[in-house]
Parts: sequence; C-alpha cells; structure tokens
Amino acid sequence: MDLDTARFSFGVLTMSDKGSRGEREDTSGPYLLQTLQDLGYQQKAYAIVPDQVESIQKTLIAWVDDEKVDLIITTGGTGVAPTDVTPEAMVDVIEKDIPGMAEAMRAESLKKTPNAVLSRGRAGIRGKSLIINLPGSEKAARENLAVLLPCLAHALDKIHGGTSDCGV
Ligand SMILES: Nc1ncnc2c1ncn2[C@@H]1O[C@H](COP(=O)(O)OP(=O)(O)OP(=O)(O)O)[C@@H](O)[C@H]1O
Ligand SMILES: Nc1nc2c(c(=O)[nH]1)N[C@H]1C(S)=C(S)[C@@H](COP(=O)(O)O)O[C@H]1N2
Repeated sequence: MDLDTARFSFGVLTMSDKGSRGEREDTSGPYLLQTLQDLGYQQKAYAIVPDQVESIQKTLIAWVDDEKVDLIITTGGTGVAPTDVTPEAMVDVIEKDIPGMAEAMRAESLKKTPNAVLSRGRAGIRGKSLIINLPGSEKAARENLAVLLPCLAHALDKIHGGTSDCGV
C-alpha cells in the first residue's frame, strides 16, 4: 500500500543556544525541512529555540495542540552536556513513548560512531502527533533520520487510526 505522505504535515524544531542567539547558522534544521519536503510531507512549522525545557515544551505543545502538526522532528540537545535537556522536555509532552524508534537510531548509529550512545533522544506520541528527537549536528541528524524514514508514513497512518498493513 503506497502511503501518501502529502496527507501529513510536519515541523522541524532546532534546539540550539548558539543558533537561537544567531551565533551559528542552523544547517541541520533546513536540511531536515528539505528532506521531508522532498518526500512529500507538508511543511507547517520551523523554529529555533534555546536549550531550555520551558521553551521546548511550549513550542512542542503549541505545534501539537494548536497547530495539529502531524510529525515533529527535533534536532539537538539530546546529549550529555549540562545544557542538553531535550529528553527531559519530552517527559511532560509525550503521552506514549516509542522506545523502538530511539533504540533503532542508536543501534544503527553505533555502526558509525561509538559516541552514538551519548544521544538520549526519544520518540513518542502526543494526541495524534509523532515527535522524534534527533541529535544536533547535520551529520548526526541525517544519519538518525535515515533509520526512521522508511517507517514514518506507516507510523503516522497508524497513529491516525489508519489500517496500513504492518506486514509490508
Ligand atoms: N542546528 C545545527 N546546525 C548545524 N550544526 C549544528 C547544529 N547543532 C549542532 N551542530 C554541530 O554539532 C556540534 C555539537 O552539537 P551541540 O548541540 O553540542 O552544539 P553546541 O554548539 O555545543 O550547543 P548549542 O547548539 O546549543 O549552542 C556543534 O558544535 C555544531 O558543530
Ligand atoms: N548517527 C550519529 N549519531 C550520533 C552522532 C553522529 O555523529 N552520528 N553523534 C553523537 C554525539 S557525538 C553526541 S554528543 C550525541 C548527542 O548529540 P546532540 O547533543 O547534538 O543531541 O549524538 C550522538 N549520535
């Protein structure tokens, strides 16, 4: 069953202190925007926020509850640095955890770098929206997203109560 990605909207949220202060260009966010657009998903939101739990949660909750964005990809802040708080921000945002997505990204990333274990990124559902945390560098974001791209449309269809076949 060919799942029509154009049915689904998406947003990209970059977590970066330097990026939010204009001290470094966000290249990860635009990369993710272009990649998902090229796959047919409908862009609905993009923002850069500092590595602050409140800022992250306010944006994610608004994009889901008010904007009804179907897919939200975050990049940055998943590591072990003192400023990295994306996973902590997800705790009060997601209603259902999807450990398999985070585990798959780390497992595949381990084939490329031993530092993959440092990403504490999560994936989960709020309402009918799917939120996925990627690391901040463009290389890491690209490599981690690639792991999940094949299942995204099926996941979104199921989250929306669809009947796409799990067997394909
Ligand atoms: N949004 C981004 N766009 C491009 N490169 C990024 C982005 N976020 C991170 N990077 C790259 O990945 C490296 C590690 O990411 P990390 O989150 O530790 O960045 P940081 O600069 O230490 O913190 P912050 O981005 O919050 O200011 C950065 O030094 C930078 O080279
Ligand atoms: N595929 C992949 N995963 C990766 C990396 C990478 O280069 N490629 N970088 C690792 C590193 S060095 C860190 S610090 C963590 C967290 O990155 P973040 O703090 O930018 O979220 O992602 C890890 N996961």
